[in-house]
Amino acid sequence: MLTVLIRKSDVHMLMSSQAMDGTEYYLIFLADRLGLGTFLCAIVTLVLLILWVQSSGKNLPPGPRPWPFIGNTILFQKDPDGYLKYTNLASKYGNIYKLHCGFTIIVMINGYDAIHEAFTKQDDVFSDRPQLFAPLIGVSKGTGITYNSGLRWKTLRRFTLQALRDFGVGKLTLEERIGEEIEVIFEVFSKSLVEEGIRVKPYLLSATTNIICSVMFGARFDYKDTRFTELTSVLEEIFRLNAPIAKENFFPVTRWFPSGRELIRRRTAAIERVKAYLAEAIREHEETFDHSSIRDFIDLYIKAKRDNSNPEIFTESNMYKVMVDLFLAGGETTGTSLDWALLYMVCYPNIQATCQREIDQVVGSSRHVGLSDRGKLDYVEATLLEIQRISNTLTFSLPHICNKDTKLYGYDIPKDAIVIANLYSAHIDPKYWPEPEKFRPERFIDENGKLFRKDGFIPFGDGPRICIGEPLAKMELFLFFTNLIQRFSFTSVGPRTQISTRGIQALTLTPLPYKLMAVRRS
Ligand code: HEM
Repeated sequence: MLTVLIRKSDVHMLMSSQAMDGTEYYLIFLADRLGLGTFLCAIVTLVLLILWVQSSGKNLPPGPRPWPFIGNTILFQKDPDGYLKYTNLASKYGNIYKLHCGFTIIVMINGYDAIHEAFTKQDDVFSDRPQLFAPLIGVSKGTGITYNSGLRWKTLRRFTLQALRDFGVGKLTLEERIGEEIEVIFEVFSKSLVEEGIRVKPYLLSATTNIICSVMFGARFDYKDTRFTELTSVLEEIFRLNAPIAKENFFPVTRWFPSGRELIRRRTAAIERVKAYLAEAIREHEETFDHSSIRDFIDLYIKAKRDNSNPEIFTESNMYKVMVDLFLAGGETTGTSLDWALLYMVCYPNIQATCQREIDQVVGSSRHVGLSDRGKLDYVEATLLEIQRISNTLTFSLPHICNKDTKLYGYDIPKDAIVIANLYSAHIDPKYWPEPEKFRPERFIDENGKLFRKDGFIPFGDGPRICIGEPLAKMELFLFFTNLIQRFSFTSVGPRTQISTRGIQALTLTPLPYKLMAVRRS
């Protein structure tokens, strides 16, 4: 410890900052006359000092050199090729590398083995979520599933998993609910003028969001219903403003900048609109609740609340947040995955034809494909897995946080470092996927022609934070995909060579907007 005695009248300003290990550093500005240059030098010195103390005596992962104060923030700017940029850094620094964002260390984990080591083998250390500023604007901290940790997260996660498994419970089974949406898409295709082509993504997004509505409210909406269009547009706004690596998360001062204030204003307003919307549905359910006839997710939650087994967890604010979590995580991801699936069929007509042949042989054309056909359509299922592997709707996991100092592959990972898995890197890992850039469903077929599940395949994440919607998403992908290609063949509007399978990085990785022709099969 260094002690310096200074006259109080000489102190002009006192700045303090806290490093990740909790140590507080004080910077004392001694005189008015020192000027801006000295002020900036002092800030740079403080930052370098903190970075030096953070890394001294530790074997932190390597990474690009951080700039004073801003660290590697420049790398985090919006970039449609962002996932390639982060993957290229792994070629340079290795599968585990670090970036700095202000005083926060972000550890990027690449390749299946390293991701599995952290998220599954060391799950007790790497399964919590950071309390980031932007994704929590307008909601209470420590609510819901996605940005929650500890007992509340575990209880709500278990409850929701069970609830998703239970549907079933209401008037219609989940399969029937999905069937209703497929019928709507059939109608859209049937009415569209084949030669002009159709952009399917908006319909797919409406369909997948509507399925969440069915699970939540026990009711679906017409796609043009203004209550539904209002809900989807406000959810889209919240989804866009979630921003796990927004500067406002790491540089509190930027929350006062016009852009920060605008983020807060828009996100708060959007959350308020969703809450008002959900409040109406919850009120109606409370009034008509019948213990012996559980209709949907809201009813199940009301039941858990009234049973009073866990009053501090089954609260109103958790109810809103879990519902928002499911809407945000479940609509866009599944809709985008389906958009990728149809795009790949347009680009690979031979594979589409092989899938159709299998469906024709196993199911025929006189009835729809159902869940009971799963397990009999190996090539179709392999195609769906390969679409997920190669398209990577979610290129990264959500942010995790390291809850104590630990070691990963010999590197020191400090407590409170944010940890993100590069899922895309796992799916191009040549150890698991020879010629990973090639679209080849046969990878998932064994020598007996049977489907087999391979290690290294983690589109839904890995470990205790694995997506809770995985079974629902897989059911939707299977039913939509099989029923659509059973009825229609999908081709490009112009020359096929002009269609690209390159993804654009936003929160999900999405195809460039494209139109397809849906030709009815006889
Ligand atoms: C093809 C569609 C989907 C994909 C690719 C996908 C993928 C993922 C991934 C990669 C994560 C993050 C895992 C991590 O942070 O380590 C996640 C989390 C999550 N997903 Fe999904 N998901 C999909 C559909 C769904 C659906 C349909 C729902 C709900 C109905 C859902 C609900 C959630 C929730 C609540 C979380 C947070 C889990 C937690 O923090 O414990 N997802 N998903």
